[in-house]
Amino acid sequence: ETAHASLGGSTTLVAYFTRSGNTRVIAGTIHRALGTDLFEIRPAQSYPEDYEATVEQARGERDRGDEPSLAERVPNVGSYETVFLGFPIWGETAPPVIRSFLSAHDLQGTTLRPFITHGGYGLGNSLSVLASHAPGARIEPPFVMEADQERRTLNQVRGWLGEIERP
Ligand SMILES: Cc1cc2nc3c(=O)[nH]c(=O)nc-3n(C[C@H](O)[C@H](O)[C@H](O)COP(=O)(O)O)c2cc1C
Repeated sequence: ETAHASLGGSTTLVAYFTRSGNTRVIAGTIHRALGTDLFEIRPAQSYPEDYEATVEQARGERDRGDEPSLAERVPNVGSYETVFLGFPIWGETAPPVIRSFLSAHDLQGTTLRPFITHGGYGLGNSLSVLASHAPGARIEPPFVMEADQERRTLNQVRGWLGEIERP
């Protein structure tokens, strides 16, 4: 067990990727409500702290079809009957690391329950990415939630900072 995983022998797993934390709130809620195992999907190389740099990197990875390496894999993924899979929409699709996650874990025969957050522009083609990268999984209709965009926060804070005297 690590800081990023709580794997206690449940037959249900919540696996999620997050940058700004919106998806983590949902993951934690499912984990506590249902007593599931919990796993944070992390790339081996973290994304930049800077938002715009992350958007730029993610766009390149998407366009090239990159599947960035994972920091860790789920041990014994075959022992789970149900996997709740959570992620934010990035560039109108699932983040590249979600494709890596699905490619690295055999979910044949598993029930996949997606939970997806987006900043107001909807699911894009993320569901077809799940279908193509999780062959043999039974994909249930997703839970979808609009959640705060880091971009909006950034713009508001920059506006505020522009109004105050520089220290
Ligand atoms: C790199 C990047 C790309 C994004 N692209 C989209 C997008 O195409 N459509 C959209 O509605 N929201 C987009 N967003 C907003 C996130 O999907 C939304 O804020 C989400 O709730 C963030 O989840 P998190 O806090 O778990 O990281 C993007 C955010 C980031 C960081």
